[in-house]
Amino acid sequence: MDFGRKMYFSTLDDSMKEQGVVDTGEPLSRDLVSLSSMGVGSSYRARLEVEVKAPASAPLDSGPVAPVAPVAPVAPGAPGGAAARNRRRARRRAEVRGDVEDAEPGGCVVLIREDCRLHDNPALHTAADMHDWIVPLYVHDDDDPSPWPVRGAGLWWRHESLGFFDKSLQGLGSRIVYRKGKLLEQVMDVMLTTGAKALHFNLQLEPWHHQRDLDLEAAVVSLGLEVRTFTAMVMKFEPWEARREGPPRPRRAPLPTLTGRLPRPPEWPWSMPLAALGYGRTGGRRIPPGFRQFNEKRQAMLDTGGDPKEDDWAYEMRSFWPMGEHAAMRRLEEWLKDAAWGCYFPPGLHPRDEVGGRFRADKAWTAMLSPYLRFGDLSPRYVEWRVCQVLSHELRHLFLKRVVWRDKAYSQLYRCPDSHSVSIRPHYEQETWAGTRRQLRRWQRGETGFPLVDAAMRQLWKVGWMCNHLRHVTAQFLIEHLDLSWKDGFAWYDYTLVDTDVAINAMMWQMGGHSGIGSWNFVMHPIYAGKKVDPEGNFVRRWLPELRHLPPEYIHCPWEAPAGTRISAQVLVNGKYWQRVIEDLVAARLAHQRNVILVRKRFPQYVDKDGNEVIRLANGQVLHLDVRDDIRENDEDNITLMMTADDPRSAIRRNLGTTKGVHSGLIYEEAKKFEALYDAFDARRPQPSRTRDRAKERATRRNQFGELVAGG
Ligand SMILES: Cc1cc2nc3c(=O)[nH]c(=O)nc-3n(C[C@H](O)[C@H](O)[C@H](O)COP(=O)(O)OP(=O)(O)OC[C@H]3O[C@@H](n4cnc5c(N)ncnc54)[C@H](O)[C@@H]3O)c2cc1C
Repeated sequence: MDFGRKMYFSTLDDSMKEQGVVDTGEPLSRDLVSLSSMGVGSSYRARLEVEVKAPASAPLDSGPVAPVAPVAPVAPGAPGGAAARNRRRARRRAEVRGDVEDAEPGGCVVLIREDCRLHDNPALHTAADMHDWIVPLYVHDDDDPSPWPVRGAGLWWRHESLGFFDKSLQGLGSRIVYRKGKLLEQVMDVMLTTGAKALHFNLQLEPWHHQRDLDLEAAVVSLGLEVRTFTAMVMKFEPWEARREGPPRPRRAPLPTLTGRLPRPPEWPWSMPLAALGYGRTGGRRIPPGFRQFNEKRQAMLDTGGDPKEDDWAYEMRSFWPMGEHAAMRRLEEWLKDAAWGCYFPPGLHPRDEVGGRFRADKAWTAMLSPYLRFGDLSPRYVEWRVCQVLSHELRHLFLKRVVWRDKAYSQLYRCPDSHSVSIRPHYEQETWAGTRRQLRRWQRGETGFPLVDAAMRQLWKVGWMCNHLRHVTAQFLIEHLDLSWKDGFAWYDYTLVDTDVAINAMMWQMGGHSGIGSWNFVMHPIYAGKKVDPEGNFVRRWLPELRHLPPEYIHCPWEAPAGTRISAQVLVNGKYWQRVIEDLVAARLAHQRNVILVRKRFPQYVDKDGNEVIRLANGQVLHLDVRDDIRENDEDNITLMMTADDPRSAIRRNLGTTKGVHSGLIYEEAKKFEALYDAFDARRPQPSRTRDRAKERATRRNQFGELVAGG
């Protein structure tokens, strides 16, 4: 497939304008002003220092920049093509003439991080266009400042990603140089040994990595070398650019796939082999012994230099995921076809109608692009571009709204850098959790006795991924039913997801744990959700083969099956399949909710008059945050269980009654229980919250200090 020819009509020039590589004429302190107004200025002061120190020829991407010589437009599909070649030749001639000014560009080191791709890679494109030769460099940073450095499944993905990208570069006559050590030292070493004059990289978005980038820039610039940084990881905005108001962001054209030959350095610097980084080993390195996948035998075998293939944790991941940039683009094209047919969002359905499309667990109807986006095999801007070319307005809006959540997650982490380990609503740090370690282990291993939860958790373990809906189901099962902290879930996901991303993971788990900027206004029920997203039980059969002979009406509640059915299906609950970790779901939820309400009562300063919550950020900004409908009342004796996404009164829920057998009885009975609770709840409320005019409410809200506050 020729993506370059068909899909692009941007020039490198356009893109560079958007990247801020040409002079925008804006004042130097823009970045700093906006950061300090967000209360994070002090730790990022390095940005201004770098800008002040930088010579006029060293513009930086996210800050305003000094003018550089205009870059000639490059024909689509041929970046670094004829124009760049001519310019390089001209420079070489200038060098021979001794005209040093013209010969300035020299060689360039391009840092490879989460951008393992030839398409839409501004750091690499610009280097190919501007410099005589390029050294792509990957450094494993021994001093990685991240509190959650990539490990487990994510590390395996990174290994594969790098390997595939290396092969693509070799196809263009280049390669990756691998190093291990302190980032700054290794970059300096490569720059000085090769004599490179410039360093290019695409910016990372986590606050700690951003700070490391600023330090690196400062150090390189202080040696009189040039640094250029670029925006490549986000679809719309980088964390430091995020604003609540302002004109809508224009769509930015992705850069075309690099073709032709990439100029090689006169001599390649020393490189270790990729395998020596150890990312590809899947024997459980660095896994706490309490974790399920810690396998002493496997670890011992690896420690003694054994062959990891012998007992390969990533075996199923390897066969499940096609890897690399081309595979990512193919997956995007496949999904676009499905989505255009209506698989993602079936025609005639309301976007919130959770009966089909992207909510189905037994179909591959979501994009399944998250790990490719996470490790940069695929550019979010490229995804946006293709989606806008192919899908109708309604479909594209629905999908891109999801992709832009990535950008939002990074900007949330930027503003709340502790949110991976500390509740954003501070009082929830004092919540007591009744769940046990044993229950946690059963959840991690997919042994809760609730087939949908177990199948999802085993899918996660085996292939490192599950769809968004099931992430909600399993997360809420942990928090709402097992009464275990969101932090336990976060840690497990962080290790086992191939798309592991501190920013998104923290944002989502905090939402589930009631303590985030946002909060989920629904509770998933492990059996109802199963009937809805896996009506025939195919998903459960795929990942829980011990239940494969059960008929569909019992597949989501095997304990209800008559003894004869269980014997013929070879399912022995509490023998071959697990007995439920808890039996009374309603009681479990009540217990959890009491703990939540207890915290709210202990810390009334965070609870507003209307039952929502209000927090003050370090910069003095007051945030008024929504609380889930059923908790807002703060009434311990009359807790109601609002299950908005699994509302027993919904038409979908009613349709479950068409299922034959004892199962339908169970569903019906349970639905009735919730309905009675609902009715009691509604009777006490003047107005159902879901029909309230939230915009109007927000406009007149006051916090506990009596101040008028804006929405959260
Ligand atoms: C508890 C929990 C933890 C999660 N942890 C992660 C994580 O570590 N890494 C991760 O990439 N996603 C995470 N997600 C978000 C989401 O579940 C995945 O991005 C999604 O399932 C990926 O599948 P897809 O590509 O088929 O998504 P689609 O639904 O097809 O969406 C397309 C793309 O949009 C982005 N996206 C979708 N939903 C979200 C979201 N809620 N937040 C941010 N971006 C989103 C992803 O990049 C995704 O690839 C988490 C969700 C929950 C509920």
